[in-house]
Amino acid sequence: MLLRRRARMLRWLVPARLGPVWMWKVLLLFVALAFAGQLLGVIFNKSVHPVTRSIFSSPDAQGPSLGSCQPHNHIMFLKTHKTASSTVLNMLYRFGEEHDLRFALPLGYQLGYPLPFNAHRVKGYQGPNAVEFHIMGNHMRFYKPEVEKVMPADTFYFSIIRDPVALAESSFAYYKEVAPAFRKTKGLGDFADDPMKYYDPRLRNNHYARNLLWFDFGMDHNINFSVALAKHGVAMIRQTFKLILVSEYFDQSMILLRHALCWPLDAVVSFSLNARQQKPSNTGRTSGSWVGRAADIAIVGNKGGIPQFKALPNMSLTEEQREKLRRWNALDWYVYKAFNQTFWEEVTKFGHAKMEEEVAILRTRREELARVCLKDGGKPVEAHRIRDKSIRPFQSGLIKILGYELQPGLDAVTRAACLRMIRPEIQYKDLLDAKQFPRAPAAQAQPPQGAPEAGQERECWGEMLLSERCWSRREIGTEAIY
Ligand SMILES: Nc1ncnc2c1ncn2[C@@H]1O[C@H](COP(=O)(O)OS(=O)(=O)O)[C@@H](OP(=O)(O)O)[C@H]1O
Repeated sequence: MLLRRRARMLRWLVPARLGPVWMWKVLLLFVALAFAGQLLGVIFNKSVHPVTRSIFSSPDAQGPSLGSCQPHNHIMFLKTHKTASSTVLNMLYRFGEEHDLRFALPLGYQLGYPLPFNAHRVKGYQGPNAVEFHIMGNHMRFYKPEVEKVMPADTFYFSIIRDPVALAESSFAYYKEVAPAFRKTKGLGDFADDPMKYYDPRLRNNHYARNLLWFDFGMDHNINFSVALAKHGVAMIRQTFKLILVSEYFDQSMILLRHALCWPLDAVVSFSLNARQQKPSNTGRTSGSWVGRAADIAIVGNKGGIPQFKALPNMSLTEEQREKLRRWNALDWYVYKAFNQTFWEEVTKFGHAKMEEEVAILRTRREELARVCLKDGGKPVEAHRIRDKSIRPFQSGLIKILGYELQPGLDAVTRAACLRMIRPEIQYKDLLDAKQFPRAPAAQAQPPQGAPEAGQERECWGEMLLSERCWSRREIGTEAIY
């Protein structure tokens, strides 16, 4: 009786206070539709969302005005070894990919290195001027007459150098097992004390141990030093290369490069690639490394479930040993000093105040992109910690080469742009190769066939002595012995 009276009261109340029933039905229908929309959004991920504005399309991506210049798109970058050149190449890859430019890619992974460059090492090369190539930037030993067969006459040539002591440290860590002169030593200090004890100029891969810059620029790195000779080498480089960047001043280098190429700011914003995990040296310096400390030993294998250890090479150097390394690499040291001076003359021409301002903008932008793109604020991580195997960097020797992890949950446009910035060189080359030569399928964005995964690479060293990359054994047979 009481219930019936309450129900009657409710029937009277609802239409009067909360509106007619049809209105409730319409409202319910809307709620159901909205819910279904959300559900579909989750199922199909971002595809049903309207495309969100990516950070890469914000006005900050352009950077300070460049005036009325036209972007360069015929570019040759001499990728010198252990100078931050992979970070630079990544920018070229990104710019070329975004603008549909054609790369002069190697048949394998390097343009015939360490042999002097030959045009036939370029995939798709069909004779002088037969194909328009826009960008060339993989490792090569420079040889101008052959490069000119591939690249158009209005090509902008540039390269990058690094302090020979820092370069020697990086080269020693990376090529310890590859260069016979390094292999025999206990540590870099030991090598610096008496290089001639270990160095035989006739042995393959020993160029990594002496005047590596001079060698990459195509000159004889074993020739006795004289000022006249060094001056001549510098003049030769100047004749061709319109800009020589300096690794120690990477950000200032990027500003000069951006203005020389007339590129937007984002094109020269990068995350450092190919960094090595290392211990600070006993001078208290860390060779320009910002990464964490490595253990003194590395796990090199596993026998019957027992991990096998090997001591990491001793990298510490006294000031005296640093000086000895400068003398040992006297040609490189001369080149470094000469182009360091030229670099700062260029900065003066550009304007120091303007440079400071633009460097600050570049750094802010890099921090912003790191926050958006990278996990843990952009801290580089060891390869085996990177879940996505396709973006693990190649490992060399006992030291660890670090990479990055992407921030989860990025929208598709942002994710693709972030991924470009951290994709390692080898994988990026494969991707571009597959795009440029669609009928010859290459493993897209994955280590090439036969390439070791991070951690397995040491198995290769025994059999790989023709060139530096383990999987360049693919090239064995086509590449003459150096
Ligand atoms: N942005 C930036 N600024 C300064 N230094 C940088 C930068 N990016 C990479 N690096 C350092 O460059 C070293 C790797 O050089 P490469 O990429 O030329 O090496 S390689 O020849 O392609 O193997 C390697 O040096 P080491 O860590 O001393 O070995 C990198 O840490």
